[in-house]
Amino acid sequence: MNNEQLNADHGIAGQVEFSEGNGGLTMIQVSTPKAKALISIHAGQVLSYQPSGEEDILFLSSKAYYQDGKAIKGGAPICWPWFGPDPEGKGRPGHGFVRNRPWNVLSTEATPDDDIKITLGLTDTPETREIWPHAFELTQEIVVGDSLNLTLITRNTGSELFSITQAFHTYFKVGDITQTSVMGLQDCIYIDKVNSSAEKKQEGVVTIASEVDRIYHDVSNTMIIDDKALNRCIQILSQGNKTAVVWNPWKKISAEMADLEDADYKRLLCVETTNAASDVIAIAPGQEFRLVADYSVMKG
Ligand SMILES: O=P(O)(O)OC[C@H]1O[C@H](O)[C@H](O)[C@@H](O)[C@@H]1O
Repeated sequence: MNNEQLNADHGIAGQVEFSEGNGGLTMIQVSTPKAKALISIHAGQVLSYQPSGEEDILFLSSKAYYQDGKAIKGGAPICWPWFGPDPEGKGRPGHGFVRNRPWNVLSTEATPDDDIKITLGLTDTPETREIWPHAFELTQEIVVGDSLNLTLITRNTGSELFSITQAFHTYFKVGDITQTSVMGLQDCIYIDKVNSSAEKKQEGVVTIASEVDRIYHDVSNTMIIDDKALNRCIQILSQGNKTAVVWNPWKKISAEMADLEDADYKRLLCVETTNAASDVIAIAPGQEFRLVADYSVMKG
């Protein structure tokens, strides 16, 4: 569908506009008195969320790819129906197949609270069934207001049970990674992917001084990114997850990744609301599962 048609069907004057963005991809610009946001229909991905008077909370790489078949580096990518490498080792893409294809615009609305709600979706096709042989409806509700509220709803529309892992693989913008910490994971056991997946216990807050790639178990529903350089805290509230991932590529991987600047490791931190590792979600025919992440700024 072209942008003119999308604006006719789903545009909201002064608040929701569809236009051509990087790589010719359709972007949704959302503007409310409380915040602005930019959402890519490709990958169904929020790329920017800027509360009024604040800097963006999301990191978006200046070297990100904007093309069919590729993931966009930054914002809030959706990993689904698996998180991490192909769980069956069949060579299918890491983090699943919905972060590199166009989604459908299902609806847009101004809510009674003066927020903007955008609903995007994907359903199975012959092509997705070649990759993953299940019938599904995947819906993402994006509410832009005083917080950025994301809900990912997986419905099993087939006749057999299926299992998923998934993530809001969100890239947060930080002022200086060496002055940033994550609170809320104290005492959690984590899988340390940069140390042969050894299981360790988190002592105190998480700080970053080298490559970090961890899956935390049995997390609470509140995490806080304390960013001293930007003098702000980002609060992450979640529902539906027992795990969370913290990732920073540090120097070497940042330099090796073609879609990151060498120094980007200083400016980004992924704190991901996940169903990962043993946090596998089984969904029976006709049933649905909701994963929710809510991001807001608290001034430091
Ligand atoms: O570069 P991407 O495919 O987006 O993945 C970036 C990172 O995502 C997650 O956080 C994983 O835990 C990491 O192992 C992975 O390297």
